[in-house]
Amino acid sequence: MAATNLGGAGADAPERVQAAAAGHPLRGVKPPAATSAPLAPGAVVPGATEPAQSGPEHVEAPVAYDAILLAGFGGPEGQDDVIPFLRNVTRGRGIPDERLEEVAHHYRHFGGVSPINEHNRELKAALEAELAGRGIDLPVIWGNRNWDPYMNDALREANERGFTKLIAVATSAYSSYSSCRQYREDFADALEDTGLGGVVQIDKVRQFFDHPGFVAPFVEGVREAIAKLEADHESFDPTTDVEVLFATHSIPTTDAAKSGPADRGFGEGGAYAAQHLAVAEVVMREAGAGDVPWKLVYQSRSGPPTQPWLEPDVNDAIAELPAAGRKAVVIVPLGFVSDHMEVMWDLDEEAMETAEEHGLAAVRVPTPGVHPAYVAGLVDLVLERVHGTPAAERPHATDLGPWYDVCRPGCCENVRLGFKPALSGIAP
Ligand SMILES: CC1=C(CCC(=O)O)c2cc3nc(cc4[nH]c(cc5[nH]c(cc1n2)c(C)c5CCC(=O)O)c(CCC(=O)O)c4C)C(CCC(=O)O)=C3C
Ligand SMILES: [Fe+2]
Repeated sequence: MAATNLGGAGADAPERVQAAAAGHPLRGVKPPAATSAPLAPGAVVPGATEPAQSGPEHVEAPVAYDAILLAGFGGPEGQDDVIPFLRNVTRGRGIPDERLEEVAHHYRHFGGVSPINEHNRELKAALEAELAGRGIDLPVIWGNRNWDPYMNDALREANERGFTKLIAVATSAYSSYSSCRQYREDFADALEDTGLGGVVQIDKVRQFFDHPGFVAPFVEGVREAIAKLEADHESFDPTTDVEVLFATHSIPTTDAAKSGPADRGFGEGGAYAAQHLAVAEVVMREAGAGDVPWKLVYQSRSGPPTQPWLEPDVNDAIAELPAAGRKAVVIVPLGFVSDHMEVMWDLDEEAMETAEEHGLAAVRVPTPGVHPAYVAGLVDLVLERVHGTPAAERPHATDLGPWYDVCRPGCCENVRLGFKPALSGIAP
């Protein structure tokens, strides 16, 4: 993959862009017309200051937010959308055309439609229902990184409705460039594109990999999957016959090593792998499956073969199971929040086929989707920011959390692209 850097700041050009808790127009007051010129790399969003720090655990001071910004990935909704969508996703990243064609084929197989936008419509409706049920007056505005409705449109909508303080919930639970920093960069880009820097503040809830609301659906899924295998195959002993594979998106090993705060050592896979391992262990324990063998595996790698990505691949891991005496596999899409294309194709088509080829019974566990615990958990994540809940009172299922409200310096660097302006973090 070419180390292209289209319009981004170089790795040696640290920037500081952070929407502030102070200095924004009050709710209901029409914000000034957008006037700011495009930001130069390294520029500071007008009106930005360092984030407030209310404690050693990096918990932010309370903010009376106007609205929730639901930040999605976006996906195509017809055959004509597929290539433009893929170009959006890979813009500036040097993904070769053959790879785009390969991925286009996955979408074409399903009529050019990814279910991800429909999932986010459902999630938005579920969040609205949960908020209404709790008597909380916080509108939800939805914007995607790569497809309509785009982030820019969401920010324009926020501005038109007089909202100046947004708390973002991205549909991505772990720390890494692709799952955290890239959303934060896209918020900064969208403020620049719309000229709303200094007018609209965007903060982001902490990475929620170990929030009980995100973990609970996987616990339920693993428990049910093992029960199903036991019911279908009476002779099965799950402690020897079944292996649970926790699957997440592979990322370049250089990105993985830089995931999480630069000053916290997480080993080779960085915070990204450490978070998945910690959550998987909790899921197994809470599912009452502490004695069942399990592994963390990766899927959906791209990039040139010469570039190392996290391994093992889910298909390679499945292929090795019969030699270890396993008769069945449970696949847990631990890295994903909904059953989108990466799940539908890479797991439900490819991994399931691999399992069948190797004579293994296989069950794929559902993603959180709109599970009530997950939806309630997302609302709780917003409320802990509204209230400035102390870290000690914040729910977290692993020893790694609760994660930071504002990303630490150097967090989730993409070494190929360098640091670009990003919100909700301390630069670079
Ligand atoms: C960590 C991670 C998540 C999980 C966090 C999160 O959920 O955000 C995620 C999610 C997703 N990834 C998705 C789709 C794609 N990802 C791509 C490319 C890449 N993903 C990467 C990482 C991740 N990706 C990386 C390191 C690349 C290489 C290129 C680069 O450096 O940017 C490509 C380009 C072609 C290719 O290279 O495969 C596509 C089409 C969809 C939408 C599915 C749908 O449409 O239903 C979703 C939810
Ligand atoms: Fe991806």
